[in-house]
Amino acid sequence: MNYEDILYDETNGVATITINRADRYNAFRGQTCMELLDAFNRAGWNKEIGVIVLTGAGDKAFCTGGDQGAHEGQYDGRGLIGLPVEELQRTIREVPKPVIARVNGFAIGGGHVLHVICDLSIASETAIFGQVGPKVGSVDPGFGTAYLARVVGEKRAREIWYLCRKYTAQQALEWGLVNAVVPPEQLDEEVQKWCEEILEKSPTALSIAKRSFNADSDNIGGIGGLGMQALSLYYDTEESKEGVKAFKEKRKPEFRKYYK
Ligand SMILES: CC(C)(COP(=O)(O)OP(=O)(O)OC[C@H]1O[C@@H](n2cnc3c(N)ncnc32)[C@H](O)[C@@H]1OP(=O)(O)O)[C@@H](O)C(=O)NCCC(=O)NCCSC(=O)c1cc(O)c2ccccc2c1O
Repeated sequence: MNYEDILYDETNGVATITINRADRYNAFRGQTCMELLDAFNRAGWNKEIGVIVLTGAGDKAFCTGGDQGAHEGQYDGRGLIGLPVEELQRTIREVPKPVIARVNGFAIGGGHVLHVICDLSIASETAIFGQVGPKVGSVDPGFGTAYLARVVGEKRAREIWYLCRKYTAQQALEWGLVNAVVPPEQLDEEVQKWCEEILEKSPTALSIAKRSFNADSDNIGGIGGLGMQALSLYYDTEESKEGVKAFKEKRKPEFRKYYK
């Protein structure tokens, strides 16, 4: 597959997948998700690769979720909601090797979910974290909500989703949402260090450990699939479309007008 929206690199056992849409704050459209799926499968099942790094191009954003310019209601690609996000999240969990999120800027919305489901997250001091779904007429009905609660606890996960605030890298570290925070100029060195430590370990033991961690939360995937059906119906409502419209028009949404 030729990549248009991502970059793919393999160096010394490390596969680096970069969302290359810096002008869109590395937001994903259908095409981006398809390419990410291809890249994760390519790296995930290649025995020469011991660890996968997911990141975003530039220094502004890791990923800001669904591209709000690519939809009004449903998105433009494959899958229930026009984005194979569900499949992508499942694939990141299923590839039998550690995936590290190199969080170099905003990790927002579906982009925040991506870092949450990665095995490890290493962030720049300048990174900003948060969910925006209820502010823009969306929600992640699977791993983005239920699994987040496993990571930071129910109260904090509910705060993150209900209030849609932004959190600093330091706050994320205190909440156990990331593994390490370093100055931006040390981010690559730190990620490399973690990769090298992982590469020294038994790949089979790591793969069993990953599957074993996953086993405890895999049921969330099933619930998420069900929720995705509801999300698909929600995207067709005026209430949801108001969120996208308001974001594009840079104004506050008026959701309650449509909640009858
Ligand atoms: C990321 C921000 C917090 C940055 O705010 P700031 O004030 O610094 O900058 P701007 O808001 O002016 O943004 C700069 C520039 O980037 C464009 N941009 C940013 N994000 C996106 C985006 N996601 N899509 C398209 N474009 C984006 C913005 O328009 C500006 O461009 P200009 O040309 O005007 O300069 C802030 O931008 C922000 O909060 N962004 C919102 C992000 C957002 O709405 N994300 C989508 C959430 S929904 C989602 O991700 C999602 C969708 C699904 O369908 C799912 C389905 C199933 C599971 C999960 C799903 C999911 O999570």
